[in-house]
Amino acid sequence: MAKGEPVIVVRGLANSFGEQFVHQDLDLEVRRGEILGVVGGSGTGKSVLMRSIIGLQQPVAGEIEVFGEAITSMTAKEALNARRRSGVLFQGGALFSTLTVAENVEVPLREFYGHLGEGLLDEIAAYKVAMTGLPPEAGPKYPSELSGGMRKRAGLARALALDPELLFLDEPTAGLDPIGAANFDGLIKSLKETLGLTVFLITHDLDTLYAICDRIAVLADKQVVAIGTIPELLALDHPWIQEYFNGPRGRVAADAADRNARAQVQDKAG
Ligand SMILES: Nc1ncnc2c1ncn2[C@@H]1O[C@H](COP(=O)(O)OP(=O)(O)OP(=O)(O)O)[C@@H](O)[C@H]1O
Repeated sequence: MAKGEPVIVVRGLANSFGEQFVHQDLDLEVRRGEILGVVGGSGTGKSVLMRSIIGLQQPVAGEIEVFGEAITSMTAKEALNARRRSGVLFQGGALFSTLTVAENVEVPLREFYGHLGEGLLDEIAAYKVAMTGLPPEAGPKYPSELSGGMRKRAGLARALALDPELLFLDEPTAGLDPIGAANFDGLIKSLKETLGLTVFLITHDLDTLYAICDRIAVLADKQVVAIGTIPELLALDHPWIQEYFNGPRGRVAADAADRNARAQVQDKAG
């Protein structure tokens, strides 16, 4: 698959819980090699959308293709293969509290590559831990012994365990201080570039959108009401989009992004 081709295609998706429809006739395409930011007010169905795409939520209507295969009609073998090609960082990290960081990273490794033997599994886990910027001492620690930012990195190490092509992140910077959040953004961007990842990133963090997202999908009224770059979204007169990007926080984030871009140009020139 070439860069820019769709890796995820969602058509006519509907999800409901009893009488309550969260999505209706929702369409979305995620292109290979992009970081797609997914935004929307609380309860607009961002996490449910992610869960549908990774096969944890059974839609009531619509089609979802991942890597060109319809997920609803996949054989068990195809579903396993698709799962191997995707990594997920759930809100809060969702680490197993009774396992160390290294053991958490080894959970998916054991499932798919259990035959590799203890020594090699430990080495791969240590490599994944290092990849996310954690010190080696973090490997034998339990999640409760880590800071919130370190737990996110540990969750990311587990999401990267199987060398995925597609990474799902649900509010990765929530609860981090601004410096920790900016560092995490930088980590995601550099991993995306080094590993050639496609990233589906749910966030409320405007700084993240400006700093690392190639395009942004906006969820409202049970659908993706707009998708595009920030300038493309700003040109639309959708009230939520205008309020979100042009409200006080949106403006602060835009100014900060502007200052960063100017500083980078000066750094390069100097
Ligand atoms: N398992 C479930 N059972 C019943 N309702 C659910 C379930 N999961 C989600 N919902 C409902 O679906 C809607 C969308 O939830 P979702 O978690 O996807 O929102 P979100 O956009 O990710 O919100 P937030 O930004 O607050 O995390 C909400 O009204 C929620 O209550």
